[in-house]
Amino acid sequence: MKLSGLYLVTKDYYNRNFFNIVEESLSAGVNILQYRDKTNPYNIKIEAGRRLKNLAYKYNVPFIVDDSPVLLDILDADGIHIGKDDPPFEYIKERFPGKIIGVSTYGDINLGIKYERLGADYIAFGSFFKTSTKDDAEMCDINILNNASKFNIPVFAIGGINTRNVDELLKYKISGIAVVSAIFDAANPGEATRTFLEKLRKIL
Ligand SMILES: Cc1ncc(COP(=O)(O)OP(=O)(O)O)c(N)n1
Ligand SMILES: Cc1ncsc1CCOP(=O)(O)O
Ligand SMILES: [Mg+2]
Repeated sequence: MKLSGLYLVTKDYYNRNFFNIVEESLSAGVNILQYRDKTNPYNIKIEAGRRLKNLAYKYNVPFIVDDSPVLLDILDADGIHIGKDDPPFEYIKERFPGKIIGVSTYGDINLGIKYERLGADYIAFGSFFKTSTKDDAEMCDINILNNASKFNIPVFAIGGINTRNVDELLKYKISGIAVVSAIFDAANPGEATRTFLEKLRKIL
C-alpha cells in the first residue's frame, strides 16, 4: 500500500457535510485517509468510521484510525496512528500483525530512529506551523527535516500546513504532508486537494 503524498486527517465528525468534504478530497486524489475524532462516543465513531472506510476503499486509498486499537479492530481499518499518549507501539504490533502503524515523532529524531527499528510503517514530525486543530500540539523546528533522508520508512510533516506554506516543507526529502483544516476549512476542498497534489508532484 502506497504511503506517500497527501494525507488527509479528519476533523471530528459532526454533520453530513463531513463526508462530502472527505469525498471531494478523495475524488480529487488524496492519497491516505485518517479518521481522527476526539469528541464522539464509540457508537458514533463506529458508524462514521464505517462510512469513511467505504469511501476510502471506493477511491483505493488506505484507511487509518487515530489512537484507538478498539476502532482499528472493529472497523478492520488498514492501520493506526499513535502518539505519546496512546497505547504502546509494541502492544499494537503484536496484537495486530500486518496492520500499518504510523507514529508521531514530534521534534525528536531519536524517537524516529527508535520506531523505525521497532517496525513502524511511517513516522510524522510536527507541528511545523501554528495549528488550531490540536490544542496541545508541540512546535517543531523545520530543520529537523534535514534528517528525513536518513529514514528508510516514509516521513510525513504535519501541523498548520496550508497551500501557501507547504513549499517550505517541500524543500526537504519528506514522503508527504498531513493536513486537517487546510482541506476541511477550505471553501473548495477538492480545489485545495488539487493544489497540494500539484505541488507534491514536483517532489514525489
Ligand atoms: C499523520 C499524523 N501525524 C501526527 C498525528 C498526531 O498524533 P498524536 O501525537 O497522537 O496526537 P493526536 O492526533 O492523537 O491528537 C496524527 N494524528 N496523524
Ligand atoms: C494532529 C496534529 N498533530 C500535530 S499538529 C496536528 C493538527 C494538524 O491539523 P491542521 O492541519 O489543521 O493544522
Ligand atoms: Mg494520538
